[in-house]
Amino acid sequence: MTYAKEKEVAIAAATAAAKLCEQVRADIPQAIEKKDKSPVTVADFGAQAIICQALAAAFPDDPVVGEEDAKELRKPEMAETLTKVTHYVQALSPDATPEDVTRWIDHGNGQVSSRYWTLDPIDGTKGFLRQDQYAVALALVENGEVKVGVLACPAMPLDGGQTGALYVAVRGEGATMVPLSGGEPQRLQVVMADDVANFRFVESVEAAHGDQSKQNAIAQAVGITTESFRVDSQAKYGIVASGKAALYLRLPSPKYPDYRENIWDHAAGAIVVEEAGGRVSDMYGQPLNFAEGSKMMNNRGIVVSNGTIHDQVIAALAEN
Ligand SMILES: Nc1ncnc2c1ncn2[C@@H]1O[C@H](COP(=O)(O)O)[C@@H](OP(=O)(O)O)[C@H]1O
Ligand SMILES: [Mg+2]
Ligand SMILES: [Mg+2]
Ligand SMILES: [Mg+2]
Repeated sequence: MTYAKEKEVAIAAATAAAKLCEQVRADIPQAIEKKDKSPVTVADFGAQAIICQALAAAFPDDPVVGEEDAKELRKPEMAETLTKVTHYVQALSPDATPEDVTRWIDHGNGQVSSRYWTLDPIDGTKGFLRQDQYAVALALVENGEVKVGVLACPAMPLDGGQTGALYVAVRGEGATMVPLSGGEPQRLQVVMADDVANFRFVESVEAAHGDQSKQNAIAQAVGITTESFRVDSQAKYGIVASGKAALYLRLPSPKYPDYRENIWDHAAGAIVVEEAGGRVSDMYGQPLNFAEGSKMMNNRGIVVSNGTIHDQVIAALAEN
């Protein structure tokens, strides 16, 4: 098996980070506003610290391109917040000091290179704050191709009543889902065209993260007549990979026409769907570019599908 160590380390780190997030969530998290006005919580910082610590120990030469950094957290007025983050990190890593925590977080300030990890410690922070879906997303990229992806979705309801899913994919080896609480990995397969009940589409809960009216029009144009299923975070990729939806559309919001997608918002999810038999591209059918930088400057919009309807979706987008 290729990437066996990468897979093992990524699973252990994402699972530990998911535990930290669930601990914070149980304590009613508060949002801190970032410079771009988006929210961040002690769980985003704590999860990035835990995962970067694990990656730095196992793969010291690999850069990590993570969403968060510790610049604000190091400011004296943030001391109380840093103490809280350290407290949650210590539940998993008892000897951690505040200095360790900020250093581990800043290990995630790496650059895209020929081999790097990309990390979203909490994708869907707004969902996390609403007690809805969120994901811990970690991926290994080599020469612009995602090779390993791990998505922990602690709030995902599973068939059988449990909660919490871990989606794992290695390039060429398929995708699996294992309950976060443990169990047998189940192989993932995207939905077939005759599975009418699951032939739905997913989109963001946050209207500002897409173009819901156009997303609905395109879904209708390819024959999806049921209402959209709104879910936060890369949990949407897990849902498509599990065959519980045929399509995930994320079209540029008319409010933010210059927005470019971040690599950490898509890398882990994309390999999970592709290895489950699906397809991922931008709205023009172009592959997502994970080789240039943290923002995908040459891609616009995201189309994720079960594969069979992909060309039809791209054609509908070209016409609308
Ligand atoms: N105008 C915009 N268009 C698309 N995505 C946006 C956006 N503004 C923020 N985002 C991204 O949307 C992600 C959440 O996705 P979703 O809407 O699918 O839950 C955020 O990740 P974080 O929550 O990690 O910050 C953020 O990176
Ligand atoms: Mg964010
Ligand atoms: Mg994100
Ligand atoms: Mg995030």
